[in-house]
Amino acid sequence: MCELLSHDEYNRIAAQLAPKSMCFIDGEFRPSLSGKTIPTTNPATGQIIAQLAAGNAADVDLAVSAAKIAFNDQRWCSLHPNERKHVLINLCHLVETHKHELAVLESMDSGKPIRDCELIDIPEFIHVVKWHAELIDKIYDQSAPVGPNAVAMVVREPIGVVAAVLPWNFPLLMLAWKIGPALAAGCSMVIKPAAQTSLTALRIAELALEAGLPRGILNIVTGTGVEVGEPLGRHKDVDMVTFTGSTATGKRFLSYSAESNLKKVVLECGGKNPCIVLEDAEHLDKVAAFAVQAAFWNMGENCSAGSRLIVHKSIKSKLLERIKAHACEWKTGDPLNPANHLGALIDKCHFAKVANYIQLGKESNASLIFGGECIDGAFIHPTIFDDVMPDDALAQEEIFGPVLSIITVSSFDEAIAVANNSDYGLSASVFTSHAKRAIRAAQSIKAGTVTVNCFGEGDITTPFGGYKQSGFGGRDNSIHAHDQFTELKTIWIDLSDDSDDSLD
Ligand SMILES: NC(=O)C1=CN([C@@H]2O[C@H](COP(=O)(O)OP(=O)(O)OC[C@H]3O[C@@H](n4cnc5c(N)ncnc54)[C@H](O)[C@@H]3O)[C@@H](O)[C@H]2O)C=CC1
Ligand code: BAL
Repeated sequence: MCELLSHDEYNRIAAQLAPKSMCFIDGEFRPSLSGKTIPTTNPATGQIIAQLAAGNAADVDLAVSAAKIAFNDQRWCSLHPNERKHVLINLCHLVETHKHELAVLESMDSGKPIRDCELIDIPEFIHVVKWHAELIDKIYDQSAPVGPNAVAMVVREPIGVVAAVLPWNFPLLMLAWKIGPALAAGCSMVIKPAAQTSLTALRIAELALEAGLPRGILNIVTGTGVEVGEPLGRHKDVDMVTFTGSTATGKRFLSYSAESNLKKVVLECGGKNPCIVLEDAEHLDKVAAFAVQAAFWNMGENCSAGSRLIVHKSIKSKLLERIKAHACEWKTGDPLNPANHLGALIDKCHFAKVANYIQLGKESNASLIFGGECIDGAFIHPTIFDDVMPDDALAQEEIFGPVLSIITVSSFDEAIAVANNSDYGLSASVFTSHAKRAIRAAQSIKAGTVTVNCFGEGDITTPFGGYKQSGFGGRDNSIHAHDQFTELKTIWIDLSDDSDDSLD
């Protein structure tokens, strides 16, 4: 378990950072071909941290070409599985060695609280990449039951050049969710980090080269969605896109694919996730702690945030008192202060979006019962609205901020109906002391993950992804993630007596 340093020590590390900010292509940092840059700022202070290379279609061409050459000459996928495993494990050791530097960089670039970067994002990055690395020499292919006159092998082959288009809310962790299984499968990659949060991905690419990853296997093109994301989505030499971000942008990748080379597209998109508390829920204080974590962790900038609390009327007031007590403990402020649980929202534009929802709630029939303060264009305190109606914007739209909407229900069936009244279906939680109701609820809720008497996303062993408009085409995490990045091939060998005996 990582120990937190002091606020002063984090400030000292921050002052010494000199982040790399150019594209990383074919093992080298390079300015964008146009020479243009875009600033990346610290959302907590507004200060510019670095000038990022503003990549465009020409840089994408260069990176995809490097990735394609590296894939075709098999410099990575043909290495012995044990060797590939060791390279990825070396990377994990290097991340461990540089964990404080990476945590500070992540916090400054994204506004995330340093305590989460140190205690969650970095250890999880290591855990995820290590898990997939360990899989490399433990996964077997299959043979089909085709009888004595043939052998039919069903083998996985790496899909080829993978473009990973990443969000800004978990820059390191989403990078791990994509590079862990894709590199384990033997693919080469072009990563497009979110323009707001590219710095840790660039540092990881540098560390990966040091760890022994051959050049050209992991390339990074920085820049905007339109200038870099779209050319990647439309590129004829990209075999697959794996995307995490908004549903609206996810849909664009389906069009890009249809209009180019029918590349495989896997989307992990938005959510408006219900947290149901039935009247028989026990240990309400624990339930409240989970509800607060679900709604406010990572400033609510989380696709699986439990942003709709659907609570039975008979226990609502008791539960809300406890929720408010827990929410008081979630301090908001300087992300580099390890005492704070909420840092800054990602940027001024997103801050304005969340602040608008809070204003909308204040002007609606809902009741603001906690928080509501929006400070300095950066910080928003945990905010709770009671008396929200299931069809209100607060209950339907992904706010992606620390805003919890309470919806009151009178029965189990009503709770399930409200939970399913959404275009999204990423995750859900149910709190009840009855096993039968827990299972019925888990079966009835249309979501990729349902947790019972807790909040979470499962772990690396369980698939993560959404139903409805929360996802498409595959799952992150678990062995299913590995499958995303492979093609299945059938190799059929005739063994019948009258067959050509050239195999003898
Ligand atoms: N599911 C999730 O984890 C996330 C959901 N969101 C949601 O999306 C909302 C908007 O945030 P954005 O940063 O605008 O998300 P976004 O979905 O637009 O951005 C995600 C990635 O897609 C890229 N991108 C953007 N436009 C593109 C385009 N036209 N073609 C190709 N690539 C493109 C971005 O540069 C970024 O790397 C948030 O308020 C939140 O509701 C945002 C980030 C993560
Ligand atoms: N919570 C992991 C996925 C995401 O929020 O983007």
